[in-house]
Formats: sequence, structure tokens, C-alpha cells
Amino acid sequence: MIELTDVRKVFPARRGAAEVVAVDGVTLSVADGEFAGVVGPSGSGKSTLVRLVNLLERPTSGGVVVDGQVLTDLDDDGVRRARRAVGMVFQHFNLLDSRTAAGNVEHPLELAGVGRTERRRRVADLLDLVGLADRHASRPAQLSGGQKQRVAIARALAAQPKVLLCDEATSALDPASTGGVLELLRQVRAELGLTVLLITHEMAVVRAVCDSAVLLDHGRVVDGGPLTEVLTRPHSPLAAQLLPVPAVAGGAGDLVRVTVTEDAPEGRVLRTLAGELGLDVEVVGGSVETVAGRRFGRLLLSVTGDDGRLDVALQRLRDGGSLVERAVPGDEPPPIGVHDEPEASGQPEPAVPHVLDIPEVPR
Ligand SMILES: Nc1ncnc2c1ncn2[C@@H]1O[C@H](COP(=O)(O)OP(=O)(O)OP(=O)(O)O)[C@@H](O)[C@H]1O
Repeated sequence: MIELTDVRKVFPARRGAAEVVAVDGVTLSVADGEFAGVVGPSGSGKSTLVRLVNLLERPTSGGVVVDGQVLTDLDDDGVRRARRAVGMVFQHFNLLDSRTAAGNVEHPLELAGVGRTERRRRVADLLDLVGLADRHASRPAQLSGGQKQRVAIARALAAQPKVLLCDEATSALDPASTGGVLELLRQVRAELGLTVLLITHEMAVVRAVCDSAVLLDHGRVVDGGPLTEVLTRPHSPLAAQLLPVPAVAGGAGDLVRVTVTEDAPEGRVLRTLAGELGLDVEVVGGSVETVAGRRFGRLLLSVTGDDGRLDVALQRLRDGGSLVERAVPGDEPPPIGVHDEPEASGQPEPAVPHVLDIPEVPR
């Protein structure tokens, strides 16, 4: 379990640069076995937040509890010991080039003083778990990006952590490798009972694997919760990022944004508007996706007809359990990841910022 209580991180002013409040009073709880996402635009504090969870950065104030241990009460030696319960996976893998895949996975076990026979046994099991038993003797330069990340995941799991932190773990991968790595993360979460906190600017990643997420902006949590709740919450900025449907100017009728679910599907919505009440309905935008293992959609409809009838229709839909909102152009922010600056990867693999075609991860 991860508990952050009113955590702040202020980087002091340096060499003429003003101080930066990177994380500004974040309270966050991730339950045992939960797969949680942290999303937000570039510079919103995502990486700093994840580094606060294992105290790679000490908070300026606030409390950090991981697996029942109050990390913020520990001295540096205590933090180093406690950090073994927290594995971490990075965007650029951070493997030792001079070591083989097996040597990389073995490294933390050597540092922890695990005996040679036990080390070899654990390394073989871990490489098997991540599907790379046959590449144990390969060096990082001989592996694809996806394979390197699998080695990094095996290494992060070597010390048998309770919590796994993933900082943009798929951002340097192509869509097929991204799908494979996400599937692996879900598998190890299920098999090992891990709690996973994943940072990403790619909403497709959140849709594919997360149970819950928080949206950060300027170091603050502006929205969050279980995805199934978020998507049925009125005016949710996180729902607008998960299933973006920006309202467009110039539609002929009244713009209405409808959230469809398995219980209130689009067929029923359209039947109510067009069939029962005779309104003229045009679908002008929308997306339907599997999120947290369930089917959700957000549709933007242009509805023309008698105003009174429209009000009756909207109320009837609400009574039937649909989330229905009047929309106006510009009422939703642009999707994160579209307006963000692409990051320089510094790696031979091309960075692929758009993963909208990530293969669906079986749950
Ligand atoms: N060591 C540091 N010293 C000073 N400022 C820092 C430091 N690390 C991060 N910052 C600043 O803190 C803010 C949050 O940065 P952070 O890297 O956490 O954001 P992010 O959401 O992860 O961004 P990105 O998606 O671009 O990686 C930014 O303004 C950044 O410049």
C-alpha cells in the first residue's frame, strides 16, 4: 500500500532560477494490489511524485508510507533498506551495458548479499517470468527496446518488492512492444500481488492497464479515482483526458456530450433521442474504448428539434443512468500528449509518442 499525505516538494532557487514547487500538497492512496496511474501534462510533477514514493527525493513536507512503513521518519540508511521493498522501472531502462541480461538481473541481488546459488536460481526464474530465458547471455545492445524493458522489470523484481514504480516505462517503445510490456506488468501484478504506480503521459496506457488514476496539474491532484467512477463523474477533467471528445464549433443543433456504459449503451441513447422523441441526432465526435476492463464511450451529439422535447429527452436519459451534459465549443482542454513537447529519447529506438493503437491487454 502507498499513502502520501499532503506531500510537497520545493526545489530551492539556484543560479538565478526561481524556486520550483514541483509537488504541491498531494494526498494519494494506492491499495494493495492496485494498478494506479499518474497522468498530467509535461512539467506537472509526475516524475518528482514517483521519486518521492521511494524517497529518491525527500519531500519538503508531508508523509510517505509504503507497505506500512513511514519512510519519511527513517534516516538515510533506513530509507536505503526500505527501498528494497520498492522496485523501479525507468523510461530508458538504465541497464548496465557491460553486463548480460542475467548479469543485470543479478546485480541487485549481489548488492543485497544474496549467495551465488540462490542468485543464479532467482535470475533464471525471473528471466523465465519475463519471457527471456533464452536471452540470458545477451548484452543490452543485442536486445530490442521491449526486451531491454523486460530485463529491467526482472531486475526491479529481483529483491521481491511489494511495490513497483514505473516512470514512463513504455514511452520509448513502439506500440507492439508497449502492448507486450503492459501485458507483462499486468501479469506480474496478478502473479506476485504487486501494487503498481505507473506514470505516463499516454492515456492509452492508462486505459489498457490501470484500475485508478490521478490527474496532476502544476503539482496538484486535480482529479482522480477508480476509472469506472471517473468516467461517470460529471465534468471530470480526467474523463475528458481518458476519452477525449472536444466540442467542435458550427454544429447545426444543440451539442450534448453523453457517456455510454455497458448499462447505458449508445443504442439506448440514440433510441431515446431519435426514436422515442423524434429529435434529429447527428454523432459529431466520440470514442468508445475498453477502460479498466469495461466498455465506456463518450459521444458528442448535435441534436436538433423542439427545445422542450430535448429537455425531456435529457432528463429521460439521466433517469436511465446516463451521464448527459450540454457541451459548448472549448469546454474541454486539449488531450495530454497531443500538445506536450515530444521528449528526446537519447536512445537508438525511435520514440513513438502515439500509442492509440496499443493492442488491448487481456485482463
Ligand atoms: N532537480 C530539480 N531541480 C529543480 N527543478 C526541478 C527538478 N526536478 C524537476 N524540477 C521541476 O519540477 C517541475 C516538475 O517536474 P517533473 O519532471 O516532476 O514533471 P513531469 O510531469 O514528470 O514532466 P515530464 O512529463 O516532462 O517528464 C518542473 O517544473 C521541473 O522543471
